[in-house]
Order: sequence, then structure tokens, then C-alpha cells
Amino acid sequence: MDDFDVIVIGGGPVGENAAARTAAGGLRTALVEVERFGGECSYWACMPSKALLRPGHALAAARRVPGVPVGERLDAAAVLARRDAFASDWDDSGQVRWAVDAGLEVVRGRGRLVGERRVDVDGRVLTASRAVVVCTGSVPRTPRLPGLADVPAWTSREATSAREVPSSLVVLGGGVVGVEMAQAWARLGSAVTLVASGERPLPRFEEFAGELVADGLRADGVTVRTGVRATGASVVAGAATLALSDGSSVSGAHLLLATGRQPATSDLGVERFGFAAGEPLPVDDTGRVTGVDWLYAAGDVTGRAPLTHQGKYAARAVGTAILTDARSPQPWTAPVATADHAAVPQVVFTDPEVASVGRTAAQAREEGLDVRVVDVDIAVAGSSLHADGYRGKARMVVDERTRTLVGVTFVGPDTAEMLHAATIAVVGEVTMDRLWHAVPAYPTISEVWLRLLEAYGL
Ligand SMILES: Cc1cc2nc3c(=O)[nH]c(=O)nc-3n(C[C@H](O)[C@H](O)[C@H](O)COP(=O)(O)OP(=O)(O)OC[C@H]3O[C@@H](n4cnc5c(N)ncnc54)[C@H](O)[C@@H]3O)c2cc1C
Ligand SMILES: NC(=O)c1ccc[n+]([C@@H]2O[C@H](COP(=O)([O-])OP(=O)(O)OC[C@H]3O[C@@H](n4cnc5c(N)ncnc54)[C@H](O)[C@@H]3O)[C@@H](O)[C@H]2O)c1
Repeated sequence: MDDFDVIVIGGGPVGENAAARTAAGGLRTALVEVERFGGECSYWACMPSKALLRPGHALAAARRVPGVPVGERLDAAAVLARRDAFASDWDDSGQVRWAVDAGLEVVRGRGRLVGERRVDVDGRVLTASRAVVVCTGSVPRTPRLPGLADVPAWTSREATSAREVPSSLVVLGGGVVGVEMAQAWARLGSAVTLVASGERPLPRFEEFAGELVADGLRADGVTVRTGVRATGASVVAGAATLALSDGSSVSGAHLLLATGRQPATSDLGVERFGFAAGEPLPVDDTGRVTGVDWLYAAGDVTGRAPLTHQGKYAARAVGTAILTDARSPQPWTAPVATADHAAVPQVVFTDPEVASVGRTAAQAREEGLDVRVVDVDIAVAGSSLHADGYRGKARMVVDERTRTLVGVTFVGPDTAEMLHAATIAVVGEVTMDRLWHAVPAYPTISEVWLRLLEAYGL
């Protein structure tokens, strides 16, 4: 039987969530995956990268508290073995069992849109009476660099799945992948050089985030080269070498290209419906693809908020929209991914961590909000107890017209778990005057909220 109510193409975290939701609602749902069920996140992105970073953070945290016996360095073999376990040894049978238990029809192969509500999977044609949902994710973007084709470069896949610690590593790109992988491998013993074309890494975050993360990388022995572009790549005496715009060069045993990702819309048949391969599929807030009534998309493929948690949120909206046939639902209702616009949380899992939600000050100004920025150091009883020499900064961005929070950034060790409080305040449009009554427990790092509100003038 190849007739379904819903066909989801792409079995990453986003596709799995969309499919599980429509199946739970009683729709006969097929989930099509060309490689491994679980997607990039499970095997070559979120899970293995965080498993590589966590031991270094634990060691650094222990070192900051006198009296805790700690060793000199990480046990790289044990770290890599734990990483392998978090990547399920790159075996997707557990995910397949989950999908079957969720009531999904699991189909292996490459899905291609071949007509209205029709998907070809390696010669087998599936039909969907209700909807087709595209959740094909993204692929690494390769920079145009003379000579690069002759250099065996790593992408995030090799950087997260390497079986040995590279003796040295050049990382091109100072975005999230670049800084996380630079620190993970440096803390495992690699001599790492990070090349970022801007003044600092993490250009999409508040400036102090990139500055503090660059300091953290340097403290781990990473050579951070900022304000230089790569002008060419080559192999010199067996080493991957980048020529840089200031006339210098950097080289290492491996070169990691961490220069961003692009939506996986090639070889998918989107041209048939007026969309260009390699470009994001444009969707409305319910995930419906512009101009195609039965076609939905969610996750990295839409280019909206390329993060696992946000893609899964969009998938839940799509599932609900299909189940309820929502046409123009109100913002902030279940079939609508309203938060994508102004309340996206993200953690950069470096040491220090960067935890941010909503708009940066610059984004808020660009949107014409009446912006007030409040900055404080994270220097409260909770942070000094947490670690000797604790160093961190916090910023809140307030829209003065409504006296509500529109953005928050925390940078410092172990700030990730503070983020959800900020997300709730931004999504809930909590006013400054009401936030004053949300009293942080003493002595926790969250006491910084009180410092922020006092600095605001309350
Ligand atoms: C190194 C790295 C670390 C990251 N860390 C984090 C993190 O800590 N937190 C976070 O929130 N985000 C993180 N991200 C981003 C996160 O990985 C993505 O946002 C997330 O994987 C997107 O999920 P998705 O399901 O849209 O796409 P994917 O995970 O890419 O899954 C798409 C699936 O579709 C399949 N597919 C593609 N085309 C077809 C086709 N034609 N037919 C059938 N199947 C197809 C693919 O094989 C894949 O399995 C990280 C990314 C990278 C690169
Ligand atoms: N912790 C997390 O949430 C997490 C971790 C890793 C990745 N991700 C997500 O995965 C996606 C991909 O991450 P990414 O770091 O590859 O992309 P990115 O877009 O965040 O960063 C890429 C960086 O490379 C730079 N760049 C591009 N071309 C360049 C060139 N030729 N020379 C030098 N620099 C160049 C860009 O200016 C940018 O700063 C992002 O959406 C990111 O948010 C999230």
C-alpha cells in the first residue's frame, strides 16, 4: 500500500516530530529517509559535538573550585568512546524502532517530488491524500577558494566523528560550528588555529559574546586570527594550508570548513513547483510552502531558524496545521511558529557558554524598537560560589514603548540553564515591573536578573 495521508521527506529530528504528530492524530504517515533516521543532529551535529565539549567543561569547572582533585588532562580515548555512544555508534536502528513504535511507515531511500502529492522513493511512488512535508535539513556550504578542491578538507561531519585527536587543526569560519569545534579539539590536545573574517567570532551575537568566547579559546591555546580572509588553499609539505588576506598563512594536519550551511533542496524536485535548488523553501508561519496548498516544510530546509529545538517546534506547528487544516490561524496558537520571528533561544556550548534569546540590541534597533540596553557583569554571590574567578556578562534589551524584554544574552560558564527563564519572559512579554517580582533564589547565578533590573532603574 503506497497511499498515505501524509508523507514526510527527511527523517531528522524535525521530520520525526512532524510525522509523529500527524500519526498520533490518526493520519497514516510515511517517513522517508535517504541516509540515517535521526538526521544530522543525532550523528554529526548536536549530539556528538556536545559530547566532545562536555568533558572539557567539566574539567575546567572542577579546576575553578579549590579542593576538588582533578587530573592534568582529558582521557581522549574515553571522551571519544562516550561521543561514539552519544552518536549511537552511527547506527540508526534505535531511531527506526522509535519510528515504528510511533506508528510510522518507515521508508528508506531518496524522496523526490514528482507531482502533486506524489513522492518517488528510488522508483517507488508514494501518494499523500493530505500533505507532503519536506524536512530535508541542510548541507555544508563550501566557500569559493582557489585550490580548495585539491585539499582534503573536513566538514562538521569529520569534525564531530573523527576517531583520533588531530595533531593540529585549522578552522575556517568563526560561527557556532567554528568556535565549538575549535574548543573541543583544543581541549583534547590539538593545536588549533581559528580563522574568522570579522573583528571577532560569533558575528551574529552581541559583541561581548564573541569577545569573551575568543578569550576563552585563547586561554585554551587556540590561535585566534580575526579580520583576515582566506585567499587560497593548498597542501604544503603534507599540511593543509590557507593563504590569508594579510599575506600570512596558517596550516595544520586538517582543515575544517565551518563556513555555514545551505538548505538541502537539491535533487528534490522543487523546481517543478517554482523553487530553486539550493535555496530555502519559503513557508508561512504554519509551515505551508508559498503557493502550494498541499506542501509543507519545517526545519533547516526553510532557512528560518536552523536549530534543532526550533525546527522541532516548527514541526509541531506543521503537524497541528495539517491535522486541523488551519488556514490563517492567530499568532501564538498551536499551528503557528510565531516564536521564530522574535524569540529564538540558542546556546553556544563553548566555555564560556553563550545563551541568548530574542533580538540583539542591533537587531532591535534595526526593527525600529525604542531600545534600552542594560549591561551588567555576572558578579553575584551565586557566581562567585560557582567558580573562583567567575567571569561573565549579561545584557537585556528592553522595548521602552512596552517596557518588555525583547532580548537577553548571558555569557559565562554554565549560563545555558539560565536561558529558559529569559525565553519565558520574552515570549510572555513580561513587563519590567512584573519581572521585578520574579525573585531569584539566593545564592544562584540567576541573581544577575536582580542586578539587571536594578541597573534598569527599578
Ligand atoms: C556541528 C553542528 C552542531 C550543531 N549543534 C546544535 C546544537 O547544539 N543545538 C541545536 O539546536 N542545533 C545544532 N545544530 C543545528 C542542527 O543540527 C540542525 O538545526 C538540525 O539538525 C536540523 O534538523 P532537520 O531535521 O531540519 O535536518 P537534518 O538533521 O539535517 O535532517 C534531515 C534529514 O533528511 C534526510 N534527507 C535529505 N534529503 C532527503 C531526501 N531527498 N529524501 C529522504 N531523506 C532526505 C537527511 O539524510 C537527514 O537525515 C548543529 C549543527 C551542526 C552542523
Ligand atoms: N550550539 C548550537 O546551537 C549550534 C552549534 C553548531 C551549529 N549550529 C547551527 O548550525 C548552523 C551552521 O553553523 P555554522 O557555524 O557552520 O554556520 P554560521 O553561519 O553560524 O557561521 C559560519 C561563519 O563562517 C563565516 N564564513 C563564511 N564564509 C567564509 C569564508 N569564505 N571565510 C571565512 N569565514 C567565512 C561566516 O561569516 C560565519 O560567521 C548554524 O545555523 C548554527 O546556528 C548551532
